[in-house]
Amino acid sequence: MTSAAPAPSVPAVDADALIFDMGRRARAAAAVLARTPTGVKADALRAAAAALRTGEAAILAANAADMARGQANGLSPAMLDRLKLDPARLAGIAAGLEAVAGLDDPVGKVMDVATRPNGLELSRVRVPLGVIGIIYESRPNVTADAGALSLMAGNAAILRGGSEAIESSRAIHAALLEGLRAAGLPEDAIQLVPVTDRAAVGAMLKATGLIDIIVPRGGKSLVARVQSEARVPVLAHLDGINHTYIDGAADPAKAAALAVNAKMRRTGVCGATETLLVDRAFADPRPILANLLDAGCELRGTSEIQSLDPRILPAGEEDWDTEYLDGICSIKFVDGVGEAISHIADHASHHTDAIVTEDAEVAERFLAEVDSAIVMWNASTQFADGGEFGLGAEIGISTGRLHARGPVALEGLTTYKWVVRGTGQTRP
Ligand SMILES: NC(=O)C1=CN([C@@H]2O[C@H](COP(=O)(O)OP(=O)(O)OC[C@H]3O[C@@H](n4cnc5c(N)ncnc54)[C@H](OP(=O)(O)O)[C@@H]3O)[C@@H](O)[C@H]2O)C=CC1
Ligand SMILES: N[C@@H](CCC(=O)OP(=O)(O)O)C(=O)O
Repeated sequence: MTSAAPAPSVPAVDADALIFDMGRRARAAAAVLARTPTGVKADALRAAAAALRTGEAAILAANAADMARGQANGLSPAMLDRLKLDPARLAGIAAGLEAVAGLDDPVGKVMDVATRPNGLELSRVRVPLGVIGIIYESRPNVTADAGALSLMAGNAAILRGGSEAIESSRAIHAALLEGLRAAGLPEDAIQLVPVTDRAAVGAMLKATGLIDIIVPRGGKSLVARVQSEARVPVLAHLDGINHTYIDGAADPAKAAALAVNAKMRRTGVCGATETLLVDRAFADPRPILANLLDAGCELRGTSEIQSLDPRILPAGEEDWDTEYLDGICSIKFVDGVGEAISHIADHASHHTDAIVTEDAEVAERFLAEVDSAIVMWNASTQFADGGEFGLGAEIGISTGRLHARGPVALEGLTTYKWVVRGTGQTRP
C-alpha cells in the first residue's frame, strides 16, 4: 500500500493520555449501564437505527471518502468490498441494531441456584464484563455491531476500528451517540478512538484497571502485537486457518459440495476453509478439484495432488500456515483421520475445522480430538457465525481458550457473580 493518502488523524496525540481519559469515562458509564433496564438499552439501539436511516446521506458520503482514499492507497478489491457501504448495506446495519435490541438480555439472569446444608442459598447471576476495548478491521458495520452488542450486554465500549474505515466509523458512531442521547444514557457508553495512530492500540492493550477485556479482531500483525504487549485480559478473535478433511468414507457428492462452499462461498471471511486435507483412501478427488478450479479457485498442492490436474500449482511449506482470505486453497493427501488431526494440530489457528465422512466413529474421533473453537461434521466451515448458530448476532469468533470460544454474542460479553443469601450463618 502506498502512503499517498493517509487516513485523517490527529497526529500529535498522547495515546496513553487519550486512552486513560477514555477509559475513565467508560468506567463511569459502565457503572450506569450495569443497572440500566433492558428496555432503555433497546430504546437506545432502536433510536440509533433510526439515526442511521436519517443520516444515510452523510454516512454514505463519509464512506465515499474512505473508499476514495482506499482506492488511492491501492487497497485490494476484497478490502474495498469489505469497506464499502451502500443503501442496502446501511439498511442491513440499521436492521442489525434493531435485531440486537430484540435479543434476550443476559444481565441479571440467574444461571443456577443451590442451597447448602447450612441453609445458605447460592446463585450465580450474569453481570456485564465492564469496559470492553474492541480492536477491529476496516469493516464499518463492525462499529455498529460491536457497539450494540456491548451496550445490550450492559458494557461500555471503546472501539478502535481499522484506519481505512475511520470516516465511516465516525459517521456510524455519531448515530450510536444519537441513540444513547435519545434514551438518556451517557454518551461515554460507546466511545470511538478518534485517531488512527496505532499507539492508541498499544495504550489500550496496557490499560489495566480501565479496560476489563480487549477483543482483538484481526490478522497476523495484530496477533503479534497483542501477544507481546497485552496486559489487559484478551478475548482473541483472530485469524481463521481452517481445514476441511475429506475422509476415505466421505460421500463424494457431499464432499464436492462442502469443499466448494467452505472455500468459495465468501473467501474473505474468517470462517473460510484455507486447506483441504484428502484421505488417500478417498475414491477420487479429481471431481472436487475440478469443481474448485471451475469455481475460480487457485489450488496449491503437493506433487501428488498436482499430478491429478495440470492447473494445480505447487504448494510450499508456508502454504500450510497461510490464511489467504482469497480464492486460493492449499491441498494435500493424508493417511486417514489420525494424520489429518495432527496436521490440524500443527497448522490450524483453532478457529473452525471440519470433517466430511459417513463413518460416525471416525467423525466422533475428529470432533473429540481436534482442539478448535468450532469442530464440524459434514458441514461447511462457513457456518462459523453467531447468526447461523442462533445467537442473533456476533462480535466475532473467539479463537482463544478462556471465557468464551467460537461465536461470541451477548452472553459471551457477560460474566457472573455469586450471590449468597443467608439468615445469619457463621462459619464454624
Ligand atoms: N475471528 C474473528 O471473529 C474474525 C477474524 N478476522 C480476521 O481478521 C483478519 C482480516 O482483517 P484485516 O483487515 O487483515 O485486519 P488487520 O489485522 O490488518 O487489522 C485489524 C485491526 O488491527 C489493527 N492492527 C493491525 N496490526 C496492528 C499493529 N501491529 N499494531 C496495532 N494495531 C494493529 C488494525 O489497525 P490499522 O487500521 O491501523 O491497520 C485494525 O484496527 C483476518 O485474519 C481474519 O480472519 C476478521 C473478522 C472476524
Ligand atoms: N462470521 C460472519 C462474519 C465474519 C466477518 O466479519 O469476517 P470478515 O469479513 O473477516 O470481517 C460471517 O461468516 O458472515
